[in-house]
Amino acid sequence: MPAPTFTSSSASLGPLRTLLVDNYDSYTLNLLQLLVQQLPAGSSVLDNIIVIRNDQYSWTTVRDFILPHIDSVVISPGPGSPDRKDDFGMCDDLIRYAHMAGLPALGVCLGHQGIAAAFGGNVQQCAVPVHGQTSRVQLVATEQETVTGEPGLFDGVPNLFKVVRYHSLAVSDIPNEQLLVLARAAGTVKALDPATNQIIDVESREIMALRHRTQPLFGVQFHPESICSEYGARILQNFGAISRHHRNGVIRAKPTLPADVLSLSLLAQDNRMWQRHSFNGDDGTSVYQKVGGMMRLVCEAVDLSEYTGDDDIGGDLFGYLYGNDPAPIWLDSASTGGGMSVMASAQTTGSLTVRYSVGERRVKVVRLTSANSSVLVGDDALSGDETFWTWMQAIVDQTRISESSTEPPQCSFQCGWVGYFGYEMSQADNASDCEDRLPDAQLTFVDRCVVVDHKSKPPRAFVMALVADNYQSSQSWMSELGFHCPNDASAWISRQISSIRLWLTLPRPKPKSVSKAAVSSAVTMEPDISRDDYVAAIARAKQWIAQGESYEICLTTQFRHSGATVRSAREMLALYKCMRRHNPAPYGALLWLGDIGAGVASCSPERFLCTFQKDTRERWVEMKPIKGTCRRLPRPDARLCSPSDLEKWERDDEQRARQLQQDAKERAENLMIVDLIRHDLNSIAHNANVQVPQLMAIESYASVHQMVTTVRAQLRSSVGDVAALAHCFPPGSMTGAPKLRTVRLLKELEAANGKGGRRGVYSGCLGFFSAHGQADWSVVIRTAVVDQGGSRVSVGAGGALTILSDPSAEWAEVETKLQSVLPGIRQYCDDRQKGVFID
Ligand SMILES: C=C(O[C@@H]1C=C(C(=O)O)C=C[C@H]1O)C(=O)O
Ligand SMILES: NC(=O)CC[C@H](N)C(=O)O
Repeated sequence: MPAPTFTSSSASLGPLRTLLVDNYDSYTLNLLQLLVQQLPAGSSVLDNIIVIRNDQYSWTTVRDFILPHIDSVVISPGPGSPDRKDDFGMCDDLIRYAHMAGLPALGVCLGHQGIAAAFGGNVQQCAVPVHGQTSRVQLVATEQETVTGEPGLFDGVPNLFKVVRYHSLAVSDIPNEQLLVLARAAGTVKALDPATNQIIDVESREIMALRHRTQPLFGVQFHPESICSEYGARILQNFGAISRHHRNGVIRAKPTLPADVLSLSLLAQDNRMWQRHSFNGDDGTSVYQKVGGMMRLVCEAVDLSEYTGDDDIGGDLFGYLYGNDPAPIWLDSASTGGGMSVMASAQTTGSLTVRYSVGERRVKVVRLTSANSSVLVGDDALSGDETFWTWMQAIVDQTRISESSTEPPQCSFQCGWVGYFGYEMSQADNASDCEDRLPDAQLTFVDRCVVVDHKSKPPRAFVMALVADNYQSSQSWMSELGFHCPNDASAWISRQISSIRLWLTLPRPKPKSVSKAAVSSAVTMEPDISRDDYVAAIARAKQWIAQGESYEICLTTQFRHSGATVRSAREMLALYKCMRRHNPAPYGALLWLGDIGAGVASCSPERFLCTFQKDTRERWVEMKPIKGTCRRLPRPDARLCSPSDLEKWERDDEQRARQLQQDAKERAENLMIVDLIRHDLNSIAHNANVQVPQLMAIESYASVHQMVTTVRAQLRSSVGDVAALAHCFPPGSMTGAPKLRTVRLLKELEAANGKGGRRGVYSGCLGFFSAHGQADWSVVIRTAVVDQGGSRVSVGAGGALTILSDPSAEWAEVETKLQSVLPGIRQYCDDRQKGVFID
């Protein structure tokens, strides 16, 4: 085995060249973020750090082609066990090589366990698996005692510092002649007492860090890269100092990583793949010129201050303008969320809808022609490594606004693509039998719309349209998009403004108060996975967690009702109106596509991802994962109860919210997803600039309190809106962590009942790519999906499982989530039976 020669050299060797090995998706890029923080100012990630998967290249390629250029190795956490090649890939060879060559290596969690195993240490299931909990670390030896002159891994780190742990396995004993324990856990962690189903505190003394006695090989069982670990950056910095200390004696061919080695990095490969299919230049600048003219936005604002109705200005205006539209689109974020309502139709002359089903590798483009028919205008085959995501990015890039004829409106939607990506879009094939008729992804080009800006005072509406004069595109069907004559666009805007002005003057009847108790329908929804089977699946999931296969698993099922027929856009709107009345939510949405008799009515509280321009140069992305749910007590009717009853309700309700925020299990669930999302965002972040401005805040909705974290990142200039979404898809809050392994396990768990286990639109995302280059997408939860030609309504619900989960409490949580939409569906069924829809 070739090993580098050791001689002394005082030459300046430049920044450390680091190899980061990814054991599949387990927070790896958060380690990258810590490594990047140590690079000298001005040096780029892509030039100094290479990230490869543990099985991406053969061991001989890694050894002979990559390692001769590397100063320092970091081996990531991961699912599974270090003694299985499927889990650890070439990492065992790598550790042995590092030992022989004196190459500094740091193993984190699975990597740490692998170092112990390589020297004959014992790795086994620990008594108490710990996931997403903080624990104290006691430093038990100083490295200086063993290797003179070498900086210490814990230099500057105080004893009993706090770290986050995600593990079920632990190093139980080590060969003392080779390895040395540096740290152990101290204090207690939470565990579920199986006898009582109560969460109890138990002592934890597992080995938390070790090193090789003579070579610079280190392992940490905890996760220095977690957002809630203390001194993570310091530990990585110390490891950097150790690596530099050892590098001083080694002569390398060149101080920088050669281009052909850098090109092997996962990040470089991903960049190239997107660039190959994009319409952007290598430096991220637009090269739209090559396809001719772009879209031009025409927009006019209408003052709505004269509105005299109740405070549902969005609902009122939508009903008036689009209540009879055959293909309505309504993004209803009036309350919170984006603070705007987008109102449009999928059936205009400049609108087309693209549809994609996984496995087909063809994109169908249709024009809706009547209330229940459409014609195919494009059928595009994906080629090579092209995916629907890269295809869509290229289309979005070609339908951008290049100029506005008028002052651009202050709102995040300015026409563009609206639709959803279903959960199965993350999978290469979709083997499960597709019994619904909904495509896996569907996006409609909105060429004209009305946007109500609820945040402005007084409220305003923007009426806008896209003009595509002098427009050339790569696909013939694209020439149908938008208005082709500016006068037609202006005429449409004028007509729409006249309608709105007329609507403002209409006499408004007093809003009918609809008591929630009025719902009498006995509509029940049957779950695909019964309560008993769900509880059995939880037991199976917990076994996997105990074996180290996953840290958190978001198990879900679908509830179905086949009587709630929805046959038209009008009925779909009625269903959505019932749902929003009972459960108004920040990301309300309505889509109806009559040609396939399918629609989506969403009351989602969760933002998946939005992008925005911070200033002229910086684009940012924000995600707001929800983890942690508790039912609210029903609010007493103020007219029927005493003020003291109301005060008591307020106190109790607040108390529940506080309990949620302090609950160790819920916090752990939230933290695991936050760390996962930071990892996702690190794949698209500019210089690993990922931030968590708000951790575990409580947001309260009609029926539930939720715990929400905000994660933001500055986007690399070459990353488009579709690419950003694709890199973070499916939403981590709907999978659990680590994402890839857990998605695989979920497929097995959710398909176990023979019903295919397809999640469909549920668990995916719904939102828009605006033509001016912003995006906003919600997670599809608390949503009714109408399929099978309008004859079935499905609602998915689920929740995150951890080792601390109590099965009956988990099922209760599923029912709580279902309850946020069921009353609305019942109301709809009632109303439909009576033949009256209340507006
Ligand atoms: C799975 C659902 O919700 C997800 C799971 C949550 C949780 O485990 O607390 C909260 C919000 C969602 O991310 C659902 O609503 O069906
Ligand atoms: N986070 C990790 O790397 C986990 C390692 C191993 N799968 C365990 O559960 O112990």
